[in-house]
Amino acid sequence: MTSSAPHQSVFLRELRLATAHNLVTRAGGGEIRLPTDTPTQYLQALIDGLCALSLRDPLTGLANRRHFRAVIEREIDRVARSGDAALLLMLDIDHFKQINDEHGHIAGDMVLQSVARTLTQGIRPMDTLARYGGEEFAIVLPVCPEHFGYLVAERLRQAIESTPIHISPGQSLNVTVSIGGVYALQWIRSTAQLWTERADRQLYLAKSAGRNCVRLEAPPDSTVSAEEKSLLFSPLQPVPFEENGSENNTAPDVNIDAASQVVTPLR
Ligand SMILES: Nc1nc2c(ncn2[C@@H]2O[C@H](COP(=O)(O)OP(=O)(O)OP(=O)(O)O)[C@@H](O)[C@H]2O)c(=O)[nH]1
Repeated sequence: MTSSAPHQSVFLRELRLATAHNLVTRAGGGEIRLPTDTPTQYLQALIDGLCALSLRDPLTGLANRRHFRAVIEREIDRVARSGDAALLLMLDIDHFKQINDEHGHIAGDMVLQSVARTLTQGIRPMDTLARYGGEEFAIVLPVCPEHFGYLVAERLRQAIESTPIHISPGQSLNVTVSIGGVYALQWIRSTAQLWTERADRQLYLAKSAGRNCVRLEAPPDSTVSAEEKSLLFSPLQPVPFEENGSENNTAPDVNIDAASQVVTPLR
């Protein structure tokens, strides 16, 4: 979202510890108490609170984009080592601009909060849900067997579609989402950018197909034999040179289906 808020300067000399204290203690809507037994204990709790806040989207309380990025980078690393199936879903509320235009920005914010709640209820504690952009959400689902991917995405789509959102006394709305998803490439160390770009492509296809639907890329064919896996995980050996100077390259051929993926042997 492009913000139209006027530029505000921060006057460092006017910032007080009380500003940080109020931010942390009122973050969840209620009042959180910080320990005041010793100054060190108080400051540590305050810093912990600020760190936690820096990872969250203030409107929905979900992980923010920066935190999500770190989560998927860790997940890519894990998948490259374990070969587990991990799914990335990108979800976008359909015709959200129309909701803002017809019912106002505050109602739009209530829709975002309600969608966040519904999605939170539909995933496992081990999954990470983030507000990825204005009206876009993202979920990473570690250890999600391939036959579950579509079921999970479809269940989330239906949950959103069937949950009425109360925006004022006596007035509620129903919204829909389009969902795109892709599995991480197993045994291959890819990048967060490539993974999200592939998911975004599927989301675009879901929007183009008429919205309120799920598009999942077929799981990538990154079959690696047992022998190749052992080579991927063994320490790198120096490549011997033959008498005639040519390299005796014994590296395995790894079958990679997706374009422009980089295969790096894992130490
Ligand atoms: N209320 C509210 N609106 C937001 C926020 N962030 C982004 N938006 C609005 O989200 C809308 C996104 O509109 P578009 O990108 O045109 O998408 P859309 O109308 O959902 O259309 P499709 O995605 O094609 O179905 C814009 O009107 C933004 O102003 C927010 O935090 N609160």
